[in-house]
Amino acid sequence: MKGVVVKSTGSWYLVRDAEANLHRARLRGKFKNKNLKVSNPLAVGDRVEFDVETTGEDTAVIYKIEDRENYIIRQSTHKTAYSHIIAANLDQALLIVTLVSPRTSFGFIDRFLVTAEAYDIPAILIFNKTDLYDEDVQEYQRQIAHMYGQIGYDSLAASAANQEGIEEIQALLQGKTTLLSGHSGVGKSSLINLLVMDLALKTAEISDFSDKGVHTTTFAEMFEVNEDTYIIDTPGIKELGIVDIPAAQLSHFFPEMRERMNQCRFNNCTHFNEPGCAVIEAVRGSEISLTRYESYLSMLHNQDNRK
Ligand SMILES: Nc1nc2c(ncn2[C@@H]2O[C@H](COP(=O)(O)OP(=O)(O)OP(=O)(O)O)[C@@H](O)[C@H]2O)c(=O)[nH]1
Ligand SMILES: [Zn+2]
Repeated sequence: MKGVVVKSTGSWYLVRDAEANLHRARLRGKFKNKNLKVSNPLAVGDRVEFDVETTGEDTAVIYKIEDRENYIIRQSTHKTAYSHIIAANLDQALLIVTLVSPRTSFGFIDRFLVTAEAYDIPAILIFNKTDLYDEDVQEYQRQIAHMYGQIGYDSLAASAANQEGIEEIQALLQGKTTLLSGHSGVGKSSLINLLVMDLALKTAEISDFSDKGVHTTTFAEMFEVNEDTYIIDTPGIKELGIVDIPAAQLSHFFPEMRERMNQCRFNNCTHFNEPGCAVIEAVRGSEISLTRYESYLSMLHNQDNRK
């Protein structure tokens, strides 16, 4: 049978088959990822083939993992060279942000966008808690939305409290598998509860499978919004891990810098203090947003420090 991994605990997996039935599964034998140094062979979103078993605690055995279209990883917290695959086969990533209570920093937003660029996953911003925005903040939100829109990132305004913007988010999600991200307190759970109507039911159904005593640290979980439409929640993951990007390549992941790259005097320009830099010129001329450039410099120098 074919299915998709919807939950992974590290020792066992939940796989959804084509009829939306869930199977508790384990991996057959030893799976090795050929080119990846990862600590988990299988992640949420992975498409697998499995046999259903009638005996034992696990009801299915996965014997094949299909090639991934894409995946996101995060550096393992242990001091090993291994990374952890958070999720695979994503169509897009939504970052939920807020301008008040709490306020998401530009640095956080831009690191997320760079990560999405690095994994080649389209990213969209959701401004939540608009019910708390006064007129000034609303205007500010429109300016930020415009700024990100100009460099290719769409955004939506929403309020989980007032249930505004939910249909628009649903339309964005339709037919796709979407990773939802956001720092603590932005209202990610509140939005997911509005998007996944039978979440309580689904969660109960899933927890039936978990046996007590088993360490169930989940790194991500997939929920069905409707047929063909899924969201992947990443509880406990505040920030996606950026793969190491060499300083000279960082600007490739800023679309507005990428398009000016060939206009710099030096072809290895880091757009920091080089003469004849087209990016610095564009920042001076307000064609590139200063906050974006600040995020770039901050990431550039962090990269340097790690070396
Ligand atoms: N005013 C207002 N409050 C909201 C909105 N969405 C969420 N909240 C509140 O913000 C707080 C955090 O919401 P959660 O949904 O738990 O946020 P989260 O992003 O899942 O946060 P963690 O659980 O820490 O990861 C709660 O008190 C919510 O009631 C909104 O649109 N407007
Ligand atoms: Zn330059």
